[in-house]
Amino acid sequence: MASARRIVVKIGSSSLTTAVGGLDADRVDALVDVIAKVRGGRENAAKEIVLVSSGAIAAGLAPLGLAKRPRDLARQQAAASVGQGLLVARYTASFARYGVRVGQVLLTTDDISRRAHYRNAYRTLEKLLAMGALPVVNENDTVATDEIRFGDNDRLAALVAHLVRADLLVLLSDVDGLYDGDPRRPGTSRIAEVTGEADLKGVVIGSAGKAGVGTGGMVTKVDAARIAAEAGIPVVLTSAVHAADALAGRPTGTLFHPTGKRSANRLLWLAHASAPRGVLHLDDGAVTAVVERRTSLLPAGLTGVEGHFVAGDPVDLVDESGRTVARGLVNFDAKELPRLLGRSTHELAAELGPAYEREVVHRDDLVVLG
Ligand SMILES: Nc1ncnc2c1ncn2[C@@H]1O[C@H](COP(=O)(O)OP(=O)(O)O)[C@@H](O)[C@H]1O
Ligand SMILES: N[C@@H](CCC(=O)OP(=O)(O)O)C(=O)O
Repeated sequence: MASARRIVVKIGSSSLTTAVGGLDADRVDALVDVIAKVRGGRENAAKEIVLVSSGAIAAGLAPLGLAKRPRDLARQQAAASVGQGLLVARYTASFARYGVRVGQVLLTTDDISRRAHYRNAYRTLEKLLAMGALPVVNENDTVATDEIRFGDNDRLAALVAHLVRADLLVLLSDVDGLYDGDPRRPGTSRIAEVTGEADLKGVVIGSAGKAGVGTGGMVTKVDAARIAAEAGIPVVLTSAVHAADALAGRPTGTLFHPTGKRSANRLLWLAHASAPRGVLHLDDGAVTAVVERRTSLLPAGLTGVEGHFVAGDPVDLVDESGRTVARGLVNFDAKELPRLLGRSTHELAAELGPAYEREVVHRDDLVVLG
C-alpha cells in the first residue's frame, strides 16, 4: 500500500461542507494539504493523485438560497452548476499554495461506457498526470438526466481507478470505515479488513448519514469497493481526518483486499457503468455460444429485440427465461435488427450487402455476467 504510486482519492460531500451548508474552505484546505504532501513537489512528483470530488450540489445550495438538497433533478443541476465552479475555484486556489495546477474533468456515464469516449477520458487523464497537473473529477451533473446518471461518485471513483489503472483507491467519508451495523447505533464496531464477500455477510450496510448532503451512504461505497477489488485494486475506506494515513499506506479504516486480477477485467466498466439501452433475446444455442464458448453473438441466435438504441450502445443479452446472461456493445441500430432475427450472416450478406455480415455483438465487446 505504501508503494502505491498512482492513487485515486474520492471525497464525499459530507466531508467538504459546513453544518449550515456551503463549502467549508478549511476542510478543502486540510485535504489539499494532505494530498500535496504525499504527492511531492511540482517536478518529479512522488505519487500521482487523481481526486474525485463530490460537493458540487452541496456547495451550490447556500448561494442559490436553498436550505437543503432539492429532490428534483432540475434544481440539483442548477445547484451543481453553481457549486462546481465554486468547488474547482477553491481547489485551484488551495493547490496553488503548493504550486500544483488543477484540471477539471467532468464525466458522464457515456464517457465510461462507450469505448471511444472511454479511451478519450483515459488519454486526457493520462496527459494531465504526465504534465504534472492534478485532475479533479466529478460527474457532469448539469447535463446528466436521471436515466444516464451515475448518481454517486463512489462507483464513479472505482471506475476512474480502473480507467487510470490506479494502484490504490481511497474513499474518504465522514465515517472512519465500514461498520458491522449502522455506526449511529450503539454496539457496532469497525471492520478492519475485507478479503471477500464472506466478510460482508450479516453486515448491515445503510444509507447516507446525518449531514443530509451525501447521496449513496455506505451501500455505494461497498459497491465501489467491490468493483475496484474485482479489478485488482485495493481500497481503503476511512474518514477524511485519516486521509494522511490512508495515502501513506498506514493502517486505517477498512481495507478491501483485491479479489480479482488487475488485467483480467478489460470490460469491467461495461458491466458496472452502463445503463443498458436495450435488450437482445437469445435462443439456447446463442446463450451457450456466448456464455460458454465466449463467441460473438450472430443474428442467427437472436429471437427478439427491445429498446431504442443505436450502434455502439450497451445492451443486455437475455436467455429464453428472461435472465440477463451478458452485456455488450451492439453493432446495429435497434431498427435494423428485426429483419435480421434468426438469419445466417451469409444469407444476410448475399441479400443486403457485406456490411450485414458483421456480428450483432463482437466477443471483444461482451462481458458475461455471473
Ligand atoms: N455499516 C455502515 N458502516 C459505516 N457507515 C454506515 C453504515 N451504514 C450506514 N452508514 C452511514 O453512511 C454514511 C456515509 O455516507 P454518505 O453520507 O453518503 O457519505 P459521503 O458524503 O462521504 O459520500 C455514514 O455517515 C454513516 O452514517
Ligand atoms: N456529483 C455530486 C455528488 C454525488 C455523490 O456521490 O455525493 P457523495 O455521496 O457525497 O459522494 C455532486 O458533486 O454534488
